[in-house]
Amino acid sequence: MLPSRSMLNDIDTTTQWLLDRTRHRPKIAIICGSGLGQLAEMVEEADVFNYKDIPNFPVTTVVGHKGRLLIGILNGKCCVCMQGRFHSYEGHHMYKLTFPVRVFAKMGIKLMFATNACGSLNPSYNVGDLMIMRDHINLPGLTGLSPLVGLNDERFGARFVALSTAYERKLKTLAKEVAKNLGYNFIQEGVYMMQFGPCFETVAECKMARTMGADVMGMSTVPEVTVARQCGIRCFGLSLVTNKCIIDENTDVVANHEEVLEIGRMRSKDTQNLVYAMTGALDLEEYGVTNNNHEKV
Ligand SMILES: O=P(O)(O)O[C@@H]1C[C@H](O)[C@@H](CO)O1
Ligand SMILES: Nc1nc2[nH]cnc2c(=O)[nH]1
Repeated sequence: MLPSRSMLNDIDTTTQWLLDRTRHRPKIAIICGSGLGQLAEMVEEADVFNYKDIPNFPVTTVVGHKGRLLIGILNGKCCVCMQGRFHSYEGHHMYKLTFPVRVFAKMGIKLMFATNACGSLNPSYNVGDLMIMRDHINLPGLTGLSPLVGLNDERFGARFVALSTAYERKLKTLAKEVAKNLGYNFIQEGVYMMQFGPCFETVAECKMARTMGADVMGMSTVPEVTVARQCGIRCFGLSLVTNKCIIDENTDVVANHEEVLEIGRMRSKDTQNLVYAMTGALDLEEYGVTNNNHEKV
């Protein structure tokens, strides 16, 4: 289903519904990937909304994605945090699964941190590594599945969106500095390839992805970043390597979601600490936030 004019109007309805129910005025959005939802528990003074209660919001169906929106304070900065995201393989149209990002844009969000779980293709990566997303390859997008297909509402941005600057350079640098200060020796920087899912890759697909320049494979983040960039939101992507993609036809080892969640739990604290420290270190004025009030005036 392509977006209609009335679906675009839903964005205004949902934004107003949320703003009427929270005193906070967030400038940063955080999206928690599979097994990484604990990050949301760090948000203080939070107003909490179940997705099922928010008008026009989709609902999550994947284990490890709680389905709550929290609006509050993270290390001194006002944030909105999605404790659980939507995936195209759940049956959501790309437009619908990125609906929250457009709502965030209307709320005044300037920065978005998207986290995800992924499988690694790069042989030098280890399970438990955190990869700063240098860039992405949008496999569904290259084959015609983009959240920007259909009616374009110029209120959100241009018809043709440049993605060569999808991931903000300053945020990648900040992440590396913060990780160094935290003493992390499990940081990588690389390219994330999104495939539609829900199947994990075949051996041949992994080999193709590696040849194409991907370091890791995942099933999310790219649609959200695409929409965020159209709306002028600066993006940071963080991938947790939860498993190695299988590049050997002669092994019986297979990828599975339980392992993804388990590694997510294992690296939960480290991921939280990185995002928490980055948020605290951000100078929001650099991102066009002149009024850093947390609350509505
Ligand atoms: O929401 P993310 O991208 O973290 O979820 C990954 C991709 C699949 O949804 C799931 C596979 O285990 O984890
Ligand atoms: N596509 C994909 N997504 C993942 N999410 C967590 N692990 C994987 C994986 O191996 N492949």
